[in-house]
Amino acid sequence: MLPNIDFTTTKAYKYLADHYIDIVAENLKDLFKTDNQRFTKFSTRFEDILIDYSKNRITDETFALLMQLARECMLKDAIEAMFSGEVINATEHRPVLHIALRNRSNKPIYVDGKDVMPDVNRVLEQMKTFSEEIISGRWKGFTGKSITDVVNIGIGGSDLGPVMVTEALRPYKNHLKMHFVSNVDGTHIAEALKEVNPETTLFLIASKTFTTQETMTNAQSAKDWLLANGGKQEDVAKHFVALSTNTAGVEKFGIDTKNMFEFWDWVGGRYSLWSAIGLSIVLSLGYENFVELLTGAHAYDEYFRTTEFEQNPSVILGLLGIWYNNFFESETEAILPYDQYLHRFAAYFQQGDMESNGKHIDRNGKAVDYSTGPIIWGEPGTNGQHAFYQLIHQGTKLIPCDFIAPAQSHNPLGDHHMLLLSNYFAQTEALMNGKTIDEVIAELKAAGKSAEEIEKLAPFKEFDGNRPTNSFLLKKITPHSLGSLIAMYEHKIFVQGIIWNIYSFDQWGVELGKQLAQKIQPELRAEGEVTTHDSSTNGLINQYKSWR
Ligand SMILES: O=P(O)(O)OC[C@H]1O[C@](O)(CO)[C@@H](O)[C@@H]1O
Repeated sequence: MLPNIDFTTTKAYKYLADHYIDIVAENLKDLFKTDNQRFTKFSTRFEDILIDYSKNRITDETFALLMQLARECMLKDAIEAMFSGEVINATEHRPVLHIALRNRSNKPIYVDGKDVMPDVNRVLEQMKTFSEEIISGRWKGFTGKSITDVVNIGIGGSDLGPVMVTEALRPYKNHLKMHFVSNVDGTHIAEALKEVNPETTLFLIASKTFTTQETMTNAQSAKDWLLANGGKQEDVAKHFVALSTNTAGVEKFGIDTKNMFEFWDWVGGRYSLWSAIGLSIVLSLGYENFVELLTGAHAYDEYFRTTEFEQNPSVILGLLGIWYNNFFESETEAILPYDQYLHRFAAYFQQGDMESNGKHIDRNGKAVDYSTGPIIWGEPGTNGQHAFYQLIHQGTKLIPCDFIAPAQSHNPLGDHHMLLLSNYFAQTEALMNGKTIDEVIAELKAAGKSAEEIEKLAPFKEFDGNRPTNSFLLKKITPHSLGSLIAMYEHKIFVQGIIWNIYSFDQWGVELGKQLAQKIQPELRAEGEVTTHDSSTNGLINQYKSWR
């Protein structure tokens, strides 16, 4: 059982609310001036990942109160409940065990009295054998040629994780060309099919439920394409495999279940890259690298489970997020990787975070009267700098930002990495320090501007600063360190869900739109005017029908 505590009724919350009034008047810059131990105190490490959270609007007192909040909300018990396989996804009656998928210790983890590890290891072995067949070229398509291209068809968690990881770890990839199709927009599959040859293409149909409309529609189109381009029904087995929990659904679609890679309902979609859904990762990077990814995540899981809150990155990051979300009333958080290979990292955690904690009903089934999950967004630096950083630096909103960078580049080309990292360091410094009006005036004077020009221009060039950031500095992005980093963020989301007293592992909010789309489909198929909706929806549908 998860604890069930309204965090706004805790002592720590009340102290934090009072303390906020003092802190809001404090300037980060001054906090650094008065404490030369600030970096040492407010930074932590996990293996080769340094997490510097000293540029946050906190003092020793804030930190202590946030830790007290976690204790009053019984976070430790909640962590144990997850790791020991309790049914913490109560609305779907499921345990939450993505940690079992990467449990390299192999210590038993029980669901309904049965150790899940033998099944986890069996599927990993199946993925290993299969990937070796494909990568080595021994697996042949319907004309006897080896596979050159892999198309993963999936959406949400069955797409975002595999895309993010295969992109992040491109330096480790082999000769196989990867394609990812998610959108039900026919353009997505049509464009992918233009790039591949039916004789040498393997389709992975990735769907936990094997009922998702987008995925099933794309999978059917891919199968039709194979059959229309020389393949026969009996060739489907050579070109289609399924990654799913739904054996009956896989059979019904026409994929032989010996070509099915199984996982289980205790794996949430947005936490599934560690499962059979990660087959595209295995095919792209090889099994050993996938195991390294799992190993990095597992090492972090153990650390998260056993480390005191004060040194625990996910606990600290989660609580800092709560500090901004619930006291400073920040609505968003930006994830800004200074690594081109991490260009889908923010998109991945958009689902990870917003599908997990975008809830307003608490664990008692009652509407909350406090703010929960933030809006997550971001793009790689330095592209973001030339797009939206203006608002982060000088806008009216407080946007806590995570800056992520590797010290070593996979492409040490001339000065590129040094230039990239100079920006990474400069941005958090600039966001913290800002630029005072006096500094602006001095600069303008030095540039020879007239007094009149200075008076006019100065306010626009002032930066308030005092804008909070976390810096993640990794030695290098490797399968191991990436695994740890992903796990760190996953557990941060978990910590926040516990404090907000919501269920982080269901996703009922995506259902309503799906249901209505199903209702609209026959109306779009039929001829004639639609009158069953509000005037806006009717108007839009009828315009569409007259234009199509
Ligand atoms: O893997 P499936 O079952 O096709 O689901 C895909 C995605 O759809 C959702 O259920 C809802 O968007 C996600 O949680 C999930 O990742």
